[in-house]
Amino acid sequence: MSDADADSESNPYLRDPPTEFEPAESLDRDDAERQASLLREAIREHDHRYYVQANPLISDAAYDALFSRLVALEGAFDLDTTNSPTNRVGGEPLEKLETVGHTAPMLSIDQSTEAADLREFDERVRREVGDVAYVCEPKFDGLSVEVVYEDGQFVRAATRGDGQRGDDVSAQVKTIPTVPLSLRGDPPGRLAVRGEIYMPKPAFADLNGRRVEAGEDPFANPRNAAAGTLRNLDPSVVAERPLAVFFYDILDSSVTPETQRAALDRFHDWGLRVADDYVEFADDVDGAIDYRDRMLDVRDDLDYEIDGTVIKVDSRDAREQLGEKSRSVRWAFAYKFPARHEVTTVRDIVVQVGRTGRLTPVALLDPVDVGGVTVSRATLHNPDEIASLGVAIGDRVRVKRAGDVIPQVVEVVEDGGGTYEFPDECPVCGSPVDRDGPLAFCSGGLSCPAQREASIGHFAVKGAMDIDGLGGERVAQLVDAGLVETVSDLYDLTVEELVELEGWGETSAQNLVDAIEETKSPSLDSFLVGLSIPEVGEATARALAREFGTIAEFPLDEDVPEDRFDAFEDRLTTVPDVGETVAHRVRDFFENEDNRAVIRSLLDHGVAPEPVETGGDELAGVTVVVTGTLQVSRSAVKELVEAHGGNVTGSVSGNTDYLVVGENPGQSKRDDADEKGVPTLDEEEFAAFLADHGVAYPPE
Ligand SMILES: NC(=O)c1ccc[n+]([C@@H]2O[C@H](COP(=O)([O-])OP(=O)(O)OC[C@H]3O[C@@H](n4cnc5c(N)ncnc54)[C@H](O)[C@@H]3O)[C@@H](O)[C@H]2O)c1
Ligand SMILES: [Zn+2]
Repeated sequence: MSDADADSESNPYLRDPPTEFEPAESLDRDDAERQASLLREAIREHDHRYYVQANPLISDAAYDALFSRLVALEGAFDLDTTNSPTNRVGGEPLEKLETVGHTAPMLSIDQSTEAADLREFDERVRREVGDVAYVCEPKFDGLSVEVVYEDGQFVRAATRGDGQRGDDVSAQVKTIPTVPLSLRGDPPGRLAVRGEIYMPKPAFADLNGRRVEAGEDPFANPRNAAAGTLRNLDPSVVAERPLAVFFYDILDSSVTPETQRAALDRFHDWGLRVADDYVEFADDVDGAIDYRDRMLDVRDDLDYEIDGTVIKVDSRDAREQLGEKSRSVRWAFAYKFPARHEVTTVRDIVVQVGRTGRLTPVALLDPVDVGGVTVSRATLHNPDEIASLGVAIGDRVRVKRAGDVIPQVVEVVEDGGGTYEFPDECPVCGSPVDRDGPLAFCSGGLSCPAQREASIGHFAVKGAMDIDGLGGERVAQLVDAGLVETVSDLYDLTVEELVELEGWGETSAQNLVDAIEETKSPSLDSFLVGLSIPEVGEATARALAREFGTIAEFPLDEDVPEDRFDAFEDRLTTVPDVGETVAHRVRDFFENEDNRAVIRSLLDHGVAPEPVETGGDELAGVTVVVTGTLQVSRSAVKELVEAHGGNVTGSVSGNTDYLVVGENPGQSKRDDADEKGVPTLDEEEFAAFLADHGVAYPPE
């Protein structure tokens, strides 16, 4: 955030950029060059945030406006575009994953929300190649990937990256059920296809719900969620999050069908998923315009996000004649939907208290229709976001709704003259507010009724203790009645107490008491999830459980010496994917005696988390890196090695002992190993090495 913050004053296109501009022709050449240069700098920064960090600073519509402006300036003044973002595909490969070259460039598509621009595209096409027909497809709002098959077998998958080279995400993509590992029918010997990986809307809503519960930032939209998931280095995390794919183009093939329609038909035969119901054929541009208007109507009924339509020349010959530019193809046009933005007034700003005490400001709005849905509240995320938006009660703001996401305030359009001060006391319990970076927390812990209620509700959810029949309303009722103050009080609930409450009978009371009783042997990770430790969701809880093995390994005593916490925090930082911030938050949680008392009380009530098998330490001090495909998945190798005290890391460094080389290995890791003198093992040698240490491979 710091770069953009530092520059936002000097570069007007980073934050709150204008969406409208005076005509390019009214500038003189010097001004045009200056503006173009600022635009390029800003667009590079936005690209980086969007493609690499998956954390954009401005809305897509605002970005599109900047991009169009730059194209217009470069055209009107015939500027040198050699290094301009208008000349290249946006992303760049990430450093953490292996980089691979594409079989054919993965280019972008020119786009507009205006029918007139599509007509202009159509005129150019017909001028160059004569009359053509179009295939009209939904424009899936996901992440573009190349998937390569050889003799019908999955070989690899890569992200688009900079269009020439992307990240090798084979291990991740292989976990996606709709990506076939073997093709059906008679596929060509060599086939590289392009498709879009996305997260279905219901899965997205679910994932975000759990993230908010866990005190994590929700993903802004399904696209970011899919992107964030795919770049997760641990394929088992990817496998847990439901992703899906649609295929839509051949990038390279030993046999190429003559039309786009024929290609999609063949995809069918080969078992490659196509969005059949919504792919249409249009004889001319009017048909394509009509198609987009109809898709706009069905957009909200689909279970995936689309942000427009892609209109493609059907004939392969015509496509080849039309060719491509450096950034985009000349045979397709993205005719997009208008943005889902509306302007309304902020009536009030309220602060909600989450179960970890996190305070989330919410803007209450004059109700406004945004893309067919009435919006009356929008999240402001955290105090820093309020400050950077500069929003206050009475302001006119632009509100964005992206699919099923919680609506967001994107920018202040008109200042209402007011100011807003984030409260320094919790609005529910009055405890002082703690600040941690951009976030704010109520310091009241379990003395705060809002936190109490939320944390008890969370204890009961699936993924945590999974207590049947204990939903939000019942929790509120139990807390209100004074029956439970902390989660351990649940284990004292009696049928007699419950039947006294409104709406309860013998049976429902007995069922709840039984359901609670049944949760007394949770797995250690479910138990940890249930405790509402900040930053600890399911994946982190699993990692902690693996590292610590039993609950007794955590600092739980009434008096814990300071250096015990220091050692605890150090140990936390050795857990895979636990960084310093998370380690610190977890330490804070355990440092609070109220929290330790609750855990001790749970154990006293007979809750006995099941220890996790940690294996021996036969591989203590051994660090390996894997490249290519082994006969077992990479996550299984990682689990095996770590269970015996070793480490598996993602890149070759001075600390690496061996590079294990499977099939189709990446070049960059082997180069790194060469350079650093790290010995390599093939799979057989790796198995022998493990056997020497008394570890069986492959694991059962
Ligand atoms: N908010 C920001 O800061 C920011 C920054 C950079 C980019 N962006 C957004 O990203 C867009 C540019 O991204 P882009 O270069 O990926 O282009 P794009 O998303 O506008 O269009 C091309 C993409 O469409 C996808 N696609 C979906 N369905 C398709 C189909 N049926 N056929 C062919 N392609 C299909 C492909 O992934 C392809 O890469 C911008 O328009 C902007 O909205 C936003
Ligand atoms: Zn509070």
